[in-house]
Amino acid sequence: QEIMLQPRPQDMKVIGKSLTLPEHVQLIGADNADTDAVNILKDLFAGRMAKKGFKVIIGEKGDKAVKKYARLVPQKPEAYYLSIDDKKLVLVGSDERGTFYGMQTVSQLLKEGNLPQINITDYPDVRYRGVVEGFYGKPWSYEDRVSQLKFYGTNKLNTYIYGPKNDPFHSSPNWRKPYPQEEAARMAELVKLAKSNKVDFVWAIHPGQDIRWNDEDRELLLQKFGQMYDLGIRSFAVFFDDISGEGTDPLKQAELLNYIDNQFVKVKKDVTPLVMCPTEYNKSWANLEKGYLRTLGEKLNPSIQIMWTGDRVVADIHRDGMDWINTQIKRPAYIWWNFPVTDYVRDHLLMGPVYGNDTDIAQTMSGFVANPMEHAEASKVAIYGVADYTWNMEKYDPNAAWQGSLKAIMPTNYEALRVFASHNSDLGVNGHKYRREESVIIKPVTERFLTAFQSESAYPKDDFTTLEREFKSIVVASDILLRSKDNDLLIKDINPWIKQFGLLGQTGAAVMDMLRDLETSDKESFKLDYSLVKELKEQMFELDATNNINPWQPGVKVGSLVLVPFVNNLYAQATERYNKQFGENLAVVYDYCPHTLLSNISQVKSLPLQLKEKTVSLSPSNEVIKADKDAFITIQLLKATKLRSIEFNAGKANLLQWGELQFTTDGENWQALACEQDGELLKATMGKESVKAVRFLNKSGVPQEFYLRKFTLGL
Ligand SMILES: C=CCNC1=N[C@@H]2[C@@H](O)[C@H](O)[C@@H](CO)O[C@@H]2S1
Repeated sequence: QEIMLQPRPQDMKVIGKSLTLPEHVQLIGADNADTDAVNILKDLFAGRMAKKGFKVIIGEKGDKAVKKYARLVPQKPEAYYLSIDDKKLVLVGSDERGTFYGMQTVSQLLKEGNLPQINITDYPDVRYRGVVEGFYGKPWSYEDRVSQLKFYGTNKLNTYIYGPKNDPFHSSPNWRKPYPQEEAARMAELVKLAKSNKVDFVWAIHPGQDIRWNDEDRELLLQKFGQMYDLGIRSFAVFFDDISGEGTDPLKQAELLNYIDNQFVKVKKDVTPLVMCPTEYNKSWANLEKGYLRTLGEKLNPSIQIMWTGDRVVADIHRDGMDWINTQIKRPAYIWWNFPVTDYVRDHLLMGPVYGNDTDIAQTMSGFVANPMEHAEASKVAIYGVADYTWNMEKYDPNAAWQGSLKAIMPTNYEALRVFASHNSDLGVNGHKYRREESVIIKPVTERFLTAFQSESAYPKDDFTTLEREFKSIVVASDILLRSKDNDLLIKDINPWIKQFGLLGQTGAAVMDMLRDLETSDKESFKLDYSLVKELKEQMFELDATNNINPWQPGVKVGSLVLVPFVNNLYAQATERYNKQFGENLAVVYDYCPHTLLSNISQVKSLPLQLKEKTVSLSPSNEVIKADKDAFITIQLLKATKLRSIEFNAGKANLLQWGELQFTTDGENWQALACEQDGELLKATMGKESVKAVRFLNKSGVPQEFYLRKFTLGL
């Protein structure tokens, strides 16, 4: 059968039938070849080493043992030539990584317990490939990172950038301080593990929010890099993203980076090229008149890599966008792809395929790293896809990679994970307007079924069966996953979502039963099934309200693009049908947020409103909000309501100097709200009027920058 390798090799030819593993293996060249590769080799052929036998010839170009094969290895970094026939296995790397990667391929080939006869010539399309732990929220644990680094070695990813926004020693103000002893020791262990998996551990610093452009801070930064170097770090990055104020000056940034490059990177000699993250890190924020990007492009030493998220903060990467940025910065951009990161949609999991990026742009970028979820194991689905995409871009197949990733992280309960992941891939309404496909197979069935049901025409019987089966398979998948031993870290981490998913399956199945009761005019059963659905929806609401609590997007959402709306609509319409058919009046429940967000700030206008038991909130944002003069953010209620509380937090203590909280009872006339401020939080003192809308207004007459930490109305 066809041999599937991850990532897909550039060129592979089967040259004979598979062989049984040779009894005796004779190693040739092992003492000069890459040590990590030889260690894997010795494990694979443990107990079969002998003076004479099936020859295994291994080495890097230039090693005597592989001299006669050297010309077969591509002249590219990390390339290898692998040939297996009935006499010998030959593995030649263009460098140590190449040999190591070739050995990863051998290890996959041997998984079936026999030895295929093949010729493989292979190399990566993109130079720097991997992950940037660059999200807001709970940083990954030590165990998470150990598992990640091994995963990168297996999947031929060579870069891990350490930059968790909430690590106080990475960002302001403690970027100037050394790590405490214990943390430093753990970091050093991770660096060692990265090295043995051929992964560059890039330590990033995020000084921009409070850096002073003076010698003292410059020396403190170099000192910190020196401390990290002493822990074994040999790759460094400087992030200037999501900051405001003095730190955003491109000339100062370039001077500092060139200084680090000349006084540290070039001096140490064994440090990889410096990476930086600009303040204008996507095209929608580029201010060409100010010339921020042009300044960096002109001033930064050519070897310094500049990161880029694409046309917007969260966006797929396309050829025209790459050509545009590369012209601005006078070098190939280093892509920071904001997927599967969920720090702006924390109630969702993104476990669908990696797709949407052009596949003819490998030569336009120097690197491509994915910014993952705080859920490390669940992020492996996307990371696996990125490994395949960046190694062999032209031949990348999103669905094949997606299925491969699920098998890799849960080999036994693959099918249950596939059901779960297929319905947990979209992120819901969000400020970046970035969406993903979800429930792709069943989506057309739900639409066709709902249309038929609404038009009172008989719905197709096999659609009914398809839907009923889907809901049952969801219940089964959830139960299997909860008990699975395949990947404890994963199941523990996404446990609330798996439980919620099971409830969704039960709810859907019960709604289908309601339809069957209508068909058979079984009033009593209908009322039972109706109550069951009501109860299950309350359980889902409660699980959502009591898990994954956080100040940004609290809760546990599953199947939010297709299945949840379908179940809710069908439930409501079946109840309406029942009431009409039997002259009853069971409550008809539609779930959606009846209130409206209005704003003239592009970064805000698409944010979702969060409706909870007693509050309606605007989903907070991580980045710096740029508000022109007369900018406003309004929460407009369905109908005028007496409010319990009004809270607003813009991350700025001087808020009332330029902004104002106002309310209206009629949607026309606005009046200022009396507020008290403790720290950065504004609290309005409540009057007795019924409020139709509340808005925050920039009335300073000049643009302002702030954070959107909280905007909540107590109902
Ligand atoms: C090229 C630099 C990108 N820097 C970024 N910093 C932020 C990241 O820390 C967030 O995780 C991400 C998603 O919310 O948005 C921007 S992307």
